[in-house]
Amino acid sequence: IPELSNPSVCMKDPQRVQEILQSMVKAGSNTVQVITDFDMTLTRFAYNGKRCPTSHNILENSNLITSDCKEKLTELLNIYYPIEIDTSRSAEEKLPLMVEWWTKAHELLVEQKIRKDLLATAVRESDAMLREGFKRFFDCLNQQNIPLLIFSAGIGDILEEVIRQAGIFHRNVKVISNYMDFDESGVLRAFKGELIHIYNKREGALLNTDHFQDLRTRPNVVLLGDSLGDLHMADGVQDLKNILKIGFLNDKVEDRKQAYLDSYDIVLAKDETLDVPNLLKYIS
Ligand SMILES: Nc1ccn([C@@H]2O[C@H](COP(=O)(O)O)[C@@H](O)[C@H]2O)c(=O)n1
Repeated sequence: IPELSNPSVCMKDPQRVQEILQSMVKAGSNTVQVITDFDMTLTRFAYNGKRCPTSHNILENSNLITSDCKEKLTELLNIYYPIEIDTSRSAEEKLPLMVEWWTKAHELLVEQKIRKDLLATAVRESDAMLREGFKRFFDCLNQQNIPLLIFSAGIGDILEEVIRQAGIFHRNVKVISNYMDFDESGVLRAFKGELIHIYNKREGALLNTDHFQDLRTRPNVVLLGDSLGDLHMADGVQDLKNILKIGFLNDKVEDRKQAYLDSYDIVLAKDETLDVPNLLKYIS
């Protein structure tokens, strides 16, 4: 698999990766499901040296938000993002702080009385960027009828719009995320259901047992993520046989490399493409 020789690829146990892939190829594409994170996994982390927006940022940077609110949201980002990627703090320590970030940001967004019918324009006018090779990735999975679950702590309405506008919201795609709740006149009044943040994807997975029950004949999983919390996205998979975990290491590479190598089978350091996930084409 030539993609595994890319300079961005790091593996603690290449032999194990080979074995997992061989086992999946042997079992065939009808035994495979893909579970992926969205922000900074399907979307780019940076372009021309500038950070690309997350689904939250797409909304936060849009003209649907007042400048005063933008300022407050940026303050939150400056406080909490360094905590999110801080290797000196444990997940247990970070968890309540992440809940605090998401909760405060969602409260601010709700105060903005955002209109549902303006979301598509906000996405169209944004700097949202999917990773290079995204079309091949989505189209290949669709052609092979491989289910693709996008499991995101971002904003579902926004990320759906990103993939709809990119022409890749195929029928094999399902999304679990934070969805906005609009009142009868189409104005944002709350966020629906249980909050999903980067450290409770296990709980989110276990709440969606029906999805994983429907896919119980697909015990081979390819998981794509960019945080250690994403490793729990497959916790609801039934009768799991093989899992190939591919992790994008976008930021603080040297500080976090060892932890990622210990957790993900393939680590992609500062790789803005989906070239390696596109190795799925070999599982036909
Ligand atoms: N107010 C917020 C809260 C979170 N983020 C970022 O979103 C990412 C979560 O989405 P996934 O698709 O990766 O699950 C997370 O990494 C946060 O940095 C944000 O931008 N604004």
